[in-house]
Amino acid sequence: MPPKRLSVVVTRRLPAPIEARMAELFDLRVLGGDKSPDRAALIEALPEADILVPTITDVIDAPMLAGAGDRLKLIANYGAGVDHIDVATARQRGILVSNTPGVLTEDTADMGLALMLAVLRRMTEGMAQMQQGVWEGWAPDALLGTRLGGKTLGILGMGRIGQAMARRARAFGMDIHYHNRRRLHSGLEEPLEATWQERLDALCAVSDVISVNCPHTPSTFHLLNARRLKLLKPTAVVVNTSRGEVIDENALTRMLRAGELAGAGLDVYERGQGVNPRLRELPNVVLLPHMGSATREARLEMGEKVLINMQTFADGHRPPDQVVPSML
Ligand SMILES: O=CC(=O)O
Repeated sequence: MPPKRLSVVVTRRLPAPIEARMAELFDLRVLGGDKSPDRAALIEALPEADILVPTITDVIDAPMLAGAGDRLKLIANYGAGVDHIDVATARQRGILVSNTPGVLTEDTADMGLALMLAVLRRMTEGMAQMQQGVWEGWAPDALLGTRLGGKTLGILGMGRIGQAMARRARAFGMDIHYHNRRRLHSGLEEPLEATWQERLDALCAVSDVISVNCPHTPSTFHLLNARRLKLLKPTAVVVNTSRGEVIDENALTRMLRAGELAGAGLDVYERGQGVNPRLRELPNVVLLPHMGSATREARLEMGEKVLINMQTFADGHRPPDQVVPSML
């Protein structure tokens, strides 16, 4: 008898070639369509799953894991961030968690740079003039923005994406400062000519642009709180392609509205809050719908990573991209 195939629940549609390969390798059930399934549907399906493949829009918390019973052994997340999964509870219950790091690094950094350029060079304001047909022609003082070259980019979280952001910003002539729990070793720091700021407060004080590139964990929640946002220069711009929760979004909104910061480029928002309508009204704020990793290439490669994690696990080994609570 061939060995029994593992049963896999995928929460929502993934790229077609990825789903097709999963269906060849496993007993596959795709729960939702273009959206995450409701919580009740996921709770009902979980006891039948050996492997769950959620995306970052599914909340896999302790009560959900408790309801899963004993069968579930791997949560192979389609996405790099795992702040929607209670990784510590999963570990206590003997459930492995894996993610998809690396393959979305460059694309997310591209988007960080795009946001920085868009805000500093007032691109969306220019675009609005063209779309509304109100452009009155070139003028010496029209839509003056800020030059990137010579400015200081402060990177909060110098992991893969932070470093990719730093490489790009160097090419634009920016100085790189960063705050990380640990200083990069010199082989990484020197080519970027990056300056480590041991204290986040100091990073805030020197940055012309501050870019959030750390994951959201209990210890990074609201790292950029009202007090730290006030340490930024009034001419500073905030960019976030990581998770909304790292910034106190209400405090950021208040300061932007009061003109205490020059602008913001945001791809992510605090979960559950939706996009603050008061942010939408501001011309110096560029808002994107969480699309940092949204390239066809990255989304396929994320699926390939999920497949590798699942198959390695099915073969009796640890998934290569296992996430453990101490990493967070
Ligand atoms: O934000 C995107 C991801 O975590 O994959």
